[in-house]
Amino acid sequence: MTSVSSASSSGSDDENNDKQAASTSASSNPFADPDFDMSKVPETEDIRVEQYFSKEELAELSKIEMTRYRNMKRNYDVMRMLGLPGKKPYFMERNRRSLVQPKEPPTPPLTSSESEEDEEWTPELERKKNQPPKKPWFLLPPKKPRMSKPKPQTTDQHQKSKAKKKAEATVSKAPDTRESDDDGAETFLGFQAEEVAEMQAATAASIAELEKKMKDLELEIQQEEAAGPQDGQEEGSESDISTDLEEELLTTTLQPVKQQELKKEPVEDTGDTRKSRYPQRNIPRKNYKEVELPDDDHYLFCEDCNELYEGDCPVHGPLTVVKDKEVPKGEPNRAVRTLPDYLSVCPSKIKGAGDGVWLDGKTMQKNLVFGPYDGKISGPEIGMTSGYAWQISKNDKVKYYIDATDVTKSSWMRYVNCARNEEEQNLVAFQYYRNIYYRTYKPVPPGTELLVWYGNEYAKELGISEKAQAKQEEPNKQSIQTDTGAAGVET
Ligand SMILES: C[S@@+](CC[C@H](N)C(=O)[O-])C[C@H]1O[C@@H](n2cnc3c(N)ncnc32)[C@H](O)[C@@H]1O
Repeated sequence: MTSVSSASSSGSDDENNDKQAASTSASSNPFADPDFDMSKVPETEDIRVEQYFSKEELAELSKIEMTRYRNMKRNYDVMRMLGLPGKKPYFMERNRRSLVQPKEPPTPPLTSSESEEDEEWTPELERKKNQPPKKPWFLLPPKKPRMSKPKPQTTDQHQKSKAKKKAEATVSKAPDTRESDDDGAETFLGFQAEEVAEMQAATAASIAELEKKMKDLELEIQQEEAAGPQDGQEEGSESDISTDLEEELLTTTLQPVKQQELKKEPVEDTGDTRKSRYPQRNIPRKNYKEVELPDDDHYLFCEDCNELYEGDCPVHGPLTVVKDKEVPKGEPNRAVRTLPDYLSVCPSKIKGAGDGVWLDGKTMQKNLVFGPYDGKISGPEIGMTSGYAWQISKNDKVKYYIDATDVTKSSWMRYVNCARNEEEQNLVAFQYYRNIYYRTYKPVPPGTELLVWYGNEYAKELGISEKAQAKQEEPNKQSIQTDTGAAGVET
């Protein structure tokens, strides 16, 4: 404001020109009026602001704050007198919020991740959900992990197993550790963006660590294989793999992080995706040392790119891993107690299938990863007959099985049943660094049973129709054409 007065009192040629120009436009711009009378503006201490505050607010205001508010009002009044647009100070707004903190803390605002989660419910998404899938069954892998089919049971065994499952199912409903909002609405997992970023970094770090560990373990397995079966050991039997190694394999996993509804910001595409994109076999090379082919199961499928990548997708970033509840091995009913939030074990919707895993709470987004499938490393005798074992393969050969028969040593994933058709399947299984993971490949609404594809052989065993199987196989063929030679990644 002082600049207005000083401009009016100056006498240089330039200033006089300015003054003239200001005079001609004074009607449209009073700020340029050199005759504006500052004496009309009251001094700060004469400005009244009390009327804008409640009694409670006035009681809390310090002298300095009052002066600040007076100054703000004074500046605003002057701007108005000059006919200039000025933003009304917030405290002068009629329907503003109280500046005094209420005694009861207000309901915390939704975190960004929860807001994103709410997106699941928009009509737009609902509409999208009801549209036929754009890429039906592309999820099936070129080579896929297989759940080993169960051996036929005697009536006695069947009854025993039924009773056992019933007992386990009862326990599953016991502890409920879910989070709940103040208003009673359940949140899936409310993480802030920074936390999510941290968790992603942790996942990336553990993948690197995992890669290294798996290389060592591979070497060890190769050495064992080269040495042949030891005294008293049958090739392919459970004792085939040393206890130490077994322990290590079971603990060598992606370090899962508990997170959800991660909005993946696309990173800048440097056009360098071929570095990690499959298959690298197409890259011309002069000799075999130039390109070292990584292991079969070091690839992850990115649904958004519809591509396999060695490790994380360079465009869409790491997959989101949902952590199991931590329960020590050997604890009774460990399997059901490892259920992550919002999942429970209840009778399956599939007649005669026993129990299954259900989602309650809120919609789960696609691309959430569960696992690894926990269990005992077994040879074919157990692996091929238990009904709870996934095959772990390398270069097309079954190396061993992860058997989840024992509920004290396995995780909740043992309860996931086999889908009977495309519509009801919501998980795909994939092998990654000798472990089996399940991934949601479409949003899963609450009140849905989680269902995965076990593989054709097992499905046949379960009486799943040829037609459903054929449907499942179609994209597999496509995959084979596009990803020649890829192995063991998605199912
Ligand atoms: C890995 S277990 C799944 C959990 C099992 N439902 C339970 O209660 O323990 C595999 C077994 O579940 C049953 N099952 C899974 N999917 C099925 C399906 N689509 N139809 C019939 N039975 C199924 C079969 O008995 C199969 O051997």
